[in-house]
Parts: sequence; C-alpha cells; structure tokens
Amino acid sequence: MLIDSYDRVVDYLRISVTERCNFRCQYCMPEKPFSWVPKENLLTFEELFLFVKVAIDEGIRKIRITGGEPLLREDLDKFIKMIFDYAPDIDLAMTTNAYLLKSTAQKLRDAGLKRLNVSIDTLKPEVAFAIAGKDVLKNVLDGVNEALAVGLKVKVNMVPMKNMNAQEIVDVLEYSKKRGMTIRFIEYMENKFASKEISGLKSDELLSMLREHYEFVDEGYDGASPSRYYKMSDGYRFGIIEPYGDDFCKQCNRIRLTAEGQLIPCLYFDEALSIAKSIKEGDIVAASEVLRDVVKNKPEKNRWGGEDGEVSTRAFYETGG
Ligand SMILES: Nc1nc2c(ncn2[C@@H]2O[C@H](COP(=O)(O)OP(=O)(O)OP(=O)(O)O)[C@@H](O)[C@H]2O)c(=O)[nH]1
Ligand SMILES: C[S@@+](CC[C@H](N)C(=O)[O-])C[C@H]1O[C@@H](n2cnc3c(N)ncnc32)[C@H](O)[C@@H]1O
Ligand code: SF4
Ligand code: SF4
Repeated sequence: MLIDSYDRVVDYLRISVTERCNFRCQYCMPEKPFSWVPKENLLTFEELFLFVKVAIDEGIRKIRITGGEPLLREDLDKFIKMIFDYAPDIDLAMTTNAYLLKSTAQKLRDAGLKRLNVSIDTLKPEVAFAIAGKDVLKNVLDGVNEALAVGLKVKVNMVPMKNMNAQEIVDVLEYSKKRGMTIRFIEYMENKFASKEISGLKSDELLSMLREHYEFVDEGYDGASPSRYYKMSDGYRFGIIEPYGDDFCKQCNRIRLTAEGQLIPCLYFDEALSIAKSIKEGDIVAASEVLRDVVKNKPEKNRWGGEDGEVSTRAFYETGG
C-alpha cells in the first residue's frame, strides 16, 4: 500500500497519455502551444504499462486516462486492455472531450474501460465553437450517446464562464439528468495558458442560480473526490468542484503521470520526478523507488487559497486536470 507522510492512502493514478488536443478550449489551450513534447519523448504504451504494473503492485486501485485529448493517441484501446487484463477489478476511467467517441466507445468498453467523464460546457453549437475554437458540438453529443448506448457510466464536467455559457447551467444539468449522468460544475481555474478574457462563475454564484430552479441539500464530499455533492429533492445529485479549495486535500489519494513520464505529487506544486529513465531501462525496482519517493513527498495541501492570489503555472493539457 502507498501511504504518504500525512497518513493518506494513495491509490489513484491519473495518466495523461498526450498533451495534444483537437480542441483549443479558451480555459485550457486557446492557442496551439509554442512547442509540444517531441514524439520521441513520449512513453510508449508498453513503457507506460510497465509502470502501471509497478503502480498496481504497490497499491494503485484506480486509474484515469486523460490528456490533452486521450482519444488522439492511437491504439488507446489496446493500452486499456493491457491494464484491464492485468487488474480487471481496478476502477478504470477516462476523461475526454468526446469528439472522437462515437467511433471508439464500443472498442474502449470491450477493452475494459468502465467509466467516462466527458466535458460538456454548452448545448449551443455557436457557443461550443466559441469555447473550443471549432464546430464540435454534434460530434460531442453523438459521442456521449454512443458511450451510454454501449453501457459506459458517464459523468459530465462543465466549466461555467460569465458571458459565455453560465446561462446554460440548468440546461446542461437537465440534459445530464435525463440521461442518468452526474454533472459536476468545475470552477474556472486561472492559469497562465488560458485566455485572459475569462471570468469563471464562482460556486456561491452557481448555487444561487441553481436555487432559483431547484431545492437541494449539501451532502459534502464523497470519498476522496474534490467534488462537493448536492442532492435535489428528486434524488438527483450534482457536484461542484472548487479546484482552488483545499478541504478535499485532507482525503487526497492521487498522483499524476505526464505523457513523458513526470510523476507529479500534487497539482499545485512544480516538483515532479521522472520515471522515464528507469522504465526505459526496464528497471522496475528503480521505478517503484521513484513512485514511493513521490508519494512520500506529497504535500499536505495546495496553497492556492493564500492571500497572494497565486494562479496555476501548470498547463491543464499537460497534467490532465
Ligand atoms: N485542486 C484539485 N483539483 C482537482 C484534483 N483532481 C481533479 N481536480 C479537478 O477536478 C476536475 C475533474 O476531474 P476529472 O478528470 O473528471 O476526475 P475526478 O474528479 O477524479 O473523477 P471521478 O473519479 O469521477 O471522481 C479536474 O479538471 C480538476 O479541475 C486535485 O487533485 N486537486
Ligand atoms: C485538461 S482536460 C483533459 C481531458 C479532455 N481533453 C477533456 O477536456 O475532458 C480535463 C478537465 O480539465 C478541465 N479544465 C481544463 N482547463 C480548466 C480550467 N482552466 N479550469 C477548470 N477546469 C479546467 C476540463 O474542463 C476537463 O474537464
Ligand atoms: S480542456 Fe480538454 S478538450 Fe479542452 S483544450 Fe484542454 S485538453 Fe483539449
Ligand atoms: S491540490 Fe494537491 S493535495 Fe490537494 S487534492 Fe489536488 S493533488 Fe491532492
């Protein structure tokens, strides 16, 4: 079991399989980055799998594939199958923009993927264009329908922004509810890569807008998730994620791996250790030492809430959110 120095069990590994993306979301990657990680620096799926086996053997029980856009990476279903065959019981999930999901959902499900978190910020084609930089909505909604049809469990992530999609929070909630998908509203998190024009809706603003339509009670955090959940009178639950908060850090169970093998102990801190060399040399003893070091060095919590108004220096598309 992996236990950090604050006695938290670390059993959740988020793997960003690529930082590339087919969208240019205003809050994440409005411009094509100046440079991508060169392809030769990316860990291959065989190399990533070698690390995944080490991580599972050490106690990881939940793996989320993310990016950039993970579906851009060729043969992703084969990577998922490798993980599933090695440990069928682990919680195997992915976060995606759904654009390529219509043609891939069945393959992913057959490979062993269990859950999907899909980003849906709007149900209006022109707003989707304004956010993602291209005409994406039809593909996204078709992708979600297909994922549900093949039996994947789906959650929706929405980042509400003023003068953009904030007026749609009820519509996107209703869309999700009708399809049995939990929606989580994510507070926009400032970062140095995002468009400077964005003004995100804060959780208190969101809650008062939702109160005009619904009655609900605060159910608090659910396990180690950074989402706070609210239960409506008909039993439907929605979540709000305040990434700048730190209440949920007490339960933090996660580390992150980037596509080039940087193992990140905490989203806030710049520190990371690379597993690339040990994995490329097939040295699993060294890789598990790096893993244990990263876990041991997990900080207690982020410091975004401080008075100096710090913003994230990490790119979401690099860490996978
Ligand atoms: N501050 C902070 N925010 C996080 C962390 N993990 C996730 N988030 C936020 O939550 C958002 C949604 O994360 P997802 O990729 O859907 O994953 P998840 O919330 O772990 O998903 P579940 O396993 O379904 O609970 C991210 O984009 C971040 O904004 C974290 O460790 N710290
Ligand atoms: C970086 S994306 C990677 C996976 C996939 N491309 C997608 O969009 O779902 C993961 C999550 O990060 C969220 N995200 C990206 N930039 C953000 C920001 N500045 N503030 C809050 N959430 C953000 C997205 O909405 C998405 O739900
Ligand atoms: S949020 Fe996801 S879909 Fe949007 S640009 Fe970032 S990685 Fe791509
Ligand atoms: S901010 Fe750091 S400590 Fe807090 S939940 Fe995220 S990764 Fe864990």
